[in-house]
Amino acid sequence: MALIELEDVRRTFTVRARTGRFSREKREVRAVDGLSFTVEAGECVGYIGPNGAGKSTTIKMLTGILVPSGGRLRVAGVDPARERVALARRIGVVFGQRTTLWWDLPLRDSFELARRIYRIPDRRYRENLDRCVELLDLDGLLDTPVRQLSLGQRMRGDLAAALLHDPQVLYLDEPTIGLDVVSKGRVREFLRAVNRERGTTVLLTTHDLTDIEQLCGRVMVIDHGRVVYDGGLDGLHEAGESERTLVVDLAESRAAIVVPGARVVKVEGPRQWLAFPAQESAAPIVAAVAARYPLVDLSVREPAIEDVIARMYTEVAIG
Ligand SMILES: Nc1ncnc2c1ncn2[C@@H]1O[C@H](COP(=O)(O)OP(=O)(O)OP(=O)(O)O)[C@@H](O)[C@H]1O
Repeated sequence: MALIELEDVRRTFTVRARTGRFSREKREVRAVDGLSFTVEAGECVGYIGPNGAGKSTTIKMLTGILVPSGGRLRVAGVDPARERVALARRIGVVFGQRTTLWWDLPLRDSFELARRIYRIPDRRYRENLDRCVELLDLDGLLDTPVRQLSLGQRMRGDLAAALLHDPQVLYLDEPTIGLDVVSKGRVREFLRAVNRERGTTVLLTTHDLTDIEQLCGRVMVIDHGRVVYDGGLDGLHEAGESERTLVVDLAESRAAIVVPGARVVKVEGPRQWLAFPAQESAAPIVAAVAARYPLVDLSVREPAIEDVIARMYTEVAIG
């Protein structure tokens, strides 16, 4: 069953741009430019793209904060902009850069407020709170005012608050931003458990690709308000025409060497870096280097997912 459905969704903004000292001109920005995709119940989908790609605008439309300029949009069976109250019961939202918790009150009070707003039945509330407290290690923090919590503790509190009413869909916007490695790991582990145990559908926006690698079976890359890639992480390498790197240590320093099937991308003393298509075998390139130049050592490096995506953005920008 599709829980999120977008069909040719558009959102434009009219901005007034300065064209001279006293003149301004109206300009139309297409923040989201014909998005169509569906997310099935239980999926955990990474929603990534460069700054200004249209990610926040999409999330705002999915939460009913912004009305689309065109197209059709459904979340958990409702039209977000028209049925915001019904939608609120079915979704949870966490913004890494903002908190929904009450700053001066103990963490427990924010949870209590969620219980009342969403009219969560007592038993369900207690079960959900207990599970969140256990998984997120919040036990000693419930009576601490939110302003005294560290960023990582606050984020864990925000995650619990977003899930107490059993939402079908969870939107996460940069949930690990600013966290240390241990806190990031804990947040990811929790999200994995929520997705697995409750079947909560997750849409995750992040600039930290480790979040995606560790959590998402599917990733959507958007740029200029359109989907430029939708599929598994493995497929990204092909789509991004990713390259592996052969690092060779020659017996002596020399200018960039010439080897068929590879190109030198960096030279540092006797060490040279040769890039070649990721799907090709390294063997003929190694053989060619060894036949032509005195070789001391070599290693092959796999492409980093960051590089693959960066390349994808650049190609879209140029194309
Ligand atoms: N309220 C607004 N008024 C005018 N233009 C806007 C408004 N909101 C967004 N935009 C423009 O729409 C485009 C998409 O912005 P959006 O915030 O959705 O990008 P994003 O992918 O979330 O970026 P980031 O990673 O920086 O958060 C940008 O060009 C942005 O300047």
